Amino acid sequence: MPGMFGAFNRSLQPALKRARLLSGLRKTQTSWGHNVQFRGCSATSDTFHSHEDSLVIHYGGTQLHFNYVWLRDHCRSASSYNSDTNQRNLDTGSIDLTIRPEHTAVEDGHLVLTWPGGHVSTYSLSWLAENSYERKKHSVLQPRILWNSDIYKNANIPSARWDTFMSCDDELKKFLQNYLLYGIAFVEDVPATVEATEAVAQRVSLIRETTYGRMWCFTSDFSRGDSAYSQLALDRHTDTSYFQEPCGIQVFHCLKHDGTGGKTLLVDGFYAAEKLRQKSPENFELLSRVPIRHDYIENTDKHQNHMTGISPVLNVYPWNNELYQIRYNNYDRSVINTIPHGTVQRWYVAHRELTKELRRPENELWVKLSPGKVVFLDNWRIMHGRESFTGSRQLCGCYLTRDDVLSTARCFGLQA
Ligand SMILES: C[N+](C)(C)CCCC[C@H](N)C(=O)O
Ligand SMILES: O=C(O)CCC(=O)C(=O)O
Ligand SMILES: [Fe+2]
Repeated sequence: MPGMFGAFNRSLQPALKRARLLSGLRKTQTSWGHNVQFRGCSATSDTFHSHEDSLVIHYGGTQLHFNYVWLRDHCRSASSYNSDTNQRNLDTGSIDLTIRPEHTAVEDGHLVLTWPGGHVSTYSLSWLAENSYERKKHSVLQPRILWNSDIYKNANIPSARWDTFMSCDDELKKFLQNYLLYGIAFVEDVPATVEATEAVAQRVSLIRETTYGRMWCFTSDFSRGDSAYSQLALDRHTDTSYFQEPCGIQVFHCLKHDGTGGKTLLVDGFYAAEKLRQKSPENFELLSRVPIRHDYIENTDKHQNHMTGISPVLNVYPWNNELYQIRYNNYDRSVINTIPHGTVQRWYVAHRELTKELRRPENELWVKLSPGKVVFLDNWRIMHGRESFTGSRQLCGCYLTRDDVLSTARCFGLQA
């Protein structure tokens, strides 16, 4: 313990001055330096150290830092937190930003803090570790298996079957697990109707109504001002890139096709983007930093729309660099005027590198969607496209709200 306080004193001399300035009350070290006590068998003198505004806990071979305001804010006592509703009772705005515990102890695997005024907060060390920045920054929010066509085919992922999918929760859980890992999942033997497709979709989540409708069923009739409503081939893309929040999931069911072509192309955008990150981190970084714009402008007799979404092509969580969303739609990408002139050339180079990865033939998974086979795809990760076609082809489906799909998955205990 003396060693610990030695370190404590040395590192805190300047801090002490600051603390005195912040709070007129803290005149001497003893009046604000707090009591430290260890009880219970696992605690040793190097279990934790007190720093200026945080406590450093040594746990499972790592140092975990916990800011004092954070600790007060995350108190799980009944007056601070309602564990029935999982909501905070405490008014964070009323916490003294210079708060320090008056007493700190580690007892039987728990950190026990006594705050000025007598309030006691208890946290299990495992809870603290689980919720620490140090742990989180090394772990992904959503584990995924990135794929090219061989990887996906060799994985032999079974499709769910309509009957069991609709009635058995375990089947739904397996389906969601596959969906989370691969970003695509199939249900087969679905009756070739809009109603059955709607039922399959609703088994997973809420349907997200958009300007295209709730359930849509479309053919090549140019009923909307968009190339999807034609017989043209469509290169790989994400949909609704022009939304502030692009639709999370897309569901497709081909109800009928008398003609040739029309196969569906699926590409794992994250596989391509991670290849880019490995080969050329600066290009990956640029695409994840520079915002660009997508627009949907429709001006027909029946439909008037102007939707805009501004965001980088690649989106990563800032704390762990995990990729969580890709927006890639060369049809709907609009005028680039958000990039300073000195960066435009580099942006096109980076975009080209990503495009090369996305276009590698080995990354393309081609499937013929025939009546009965419903595909769910993660529109934040998986790109889709189609071959041109002849004849009459009817595709129905819908978008799902991402939050509700992920919520269903988490309620099954899946990590998402
Ligand atoms: C036909 N369906 C409703 C599925 C999609 C229409 C959206 C097409 C648009 N270009 C986009 O990529 O967002
Ligand atoms: O026709 C298809 O297979 C897909 C068209 C498309 O990209 C879409 O509807 O979003
Ligand atoms: Fe599309």
